[in-house]
Amino acid sequence: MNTTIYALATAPGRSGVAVVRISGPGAGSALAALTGRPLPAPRRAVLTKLRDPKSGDALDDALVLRFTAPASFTGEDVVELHLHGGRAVVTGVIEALATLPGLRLAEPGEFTRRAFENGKLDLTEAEAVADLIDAETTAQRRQALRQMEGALGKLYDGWRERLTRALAHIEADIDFAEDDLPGGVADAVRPVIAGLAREIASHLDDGGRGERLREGLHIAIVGAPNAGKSSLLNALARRDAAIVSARAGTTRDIIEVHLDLGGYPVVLADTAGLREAAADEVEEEGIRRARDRAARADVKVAVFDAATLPDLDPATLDLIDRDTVVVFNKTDLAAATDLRPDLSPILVSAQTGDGLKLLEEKLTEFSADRLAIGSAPSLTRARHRAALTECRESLLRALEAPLPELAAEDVRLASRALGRITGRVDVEDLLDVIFRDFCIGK
Ligand SMILES: Nc1nc2c(ncn2[C@@H]2O[C@H](COP(=O)(O)OP(=O)(O)OP(=O)(O)O)[C@@H](O)[C@H]2O)c(=O)[nH]1
Ligand SMILES: [K+]
Ligand SMILES: [Mg+2]
Repeated sequence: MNTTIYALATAPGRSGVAVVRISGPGAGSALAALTGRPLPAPRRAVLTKLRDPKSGDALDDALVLRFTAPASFTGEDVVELHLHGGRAVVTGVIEALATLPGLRLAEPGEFTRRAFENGKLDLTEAEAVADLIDAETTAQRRQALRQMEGALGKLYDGWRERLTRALAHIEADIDFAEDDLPGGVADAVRPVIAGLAREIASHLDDGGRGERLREGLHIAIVGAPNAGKSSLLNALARRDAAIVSARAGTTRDIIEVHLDLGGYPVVLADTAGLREAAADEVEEEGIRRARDRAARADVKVAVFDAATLPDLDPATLDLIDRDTVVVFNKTDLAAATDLRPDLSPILVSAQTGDGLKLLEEKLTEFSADRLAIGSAPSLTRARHRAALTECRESLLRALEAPLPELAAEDVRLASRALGRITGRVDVEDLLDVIFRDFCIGK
């Protein structure tokens, strides 16, 4: 039998209300020990005094709520203690729980893990719980909610069902065929497998938008020294995140700020100015990192100093591609209108704020284009991508298999790969990795 676990479910620190969650067979008796009274009816909030069971010391006047197995988040008996969120109150209750036999502090993600183990959630839904807690923007919240409601799990389970049927077909062929077995997969099953392989391919070929939406779109600001990259970063972040100075070669390390652009999460990075003659090995390393970041970014903002027009820094020009927004900065110093229309530059002044709104709109447009999710549930994790890739490869092998027995084995492998995503098959080794990323109390 499972132990009974408890943890503070809300953020640590002072707060109006703090919730301590208890889950397991001993949840009810733990509540009784704290209140010294009979248990309240399930799903009815009751205001009651909590006392230290040993000393009788009053701990709090709390709103308590209990759920009985299996009708709870974890599928076990659950008690929630809604406490006044003072540190001494929370510590007192946690310490009192620690003295009760059979209870222990929960590990990170353990409540959600139990929900998974009790069949309340599949793995994609459990992962979505973590994503929802981490969601910082509207688009991230939408994606996490959709996944938590089971959209992704249903899609994968549906595919798995189709494979199970295909497999039954192939196995029937093997069992009932005369001695002269037909080579490979029977014609009736072939289109099913080929069709699914195609669907998986197009699901995989989404430009990684679901994964990016979880992580944030990476935008790198690049340009020559003193073009005003750090000034631009600060203006977009609305705070002094990066050092600005008139000295060329100020920025060396990558400075990152997180932005919410129209509901889309963005990681905006300031980088060292690009130039041949670095002042020292530190700047040289900075430039190497800048180039590396530019190469890995989803979108680049190439900044040019409007005062040096029509000459444009060649190293920066070199980096421009279809994922680049070109910016002419310092337009307060020099008008840059009508120059280089081929680059469709956005004219800004990081100093006066001119044109920044336009730049924000442009970047939001780029983000929406790369992150917006359609009505179909999107792939959100590298773990899912790896399993789907494996599934598809197995299906393609099945189509080529010279014998139905071999095809059956490949379809079985494909089905297992799908099952691992939702947690229907051999995931024991994966669980620690997945739930480790949760915080305690979730
Ligand atoms: N007039 C004017 N000056 C600006 C503008 N943007 C930046 N500057 C100035 O240009 C200088 C360089 O700005 P930074 O933001 O440090 O430039 P950077 O591109 O980050 O420079 P490095 O980190 O050295 O590559 C500073 O003196 C800024 O105050 C602008 O829009 N107008
Ligand atoms: K500078
Ligand atoms: Mg800088």
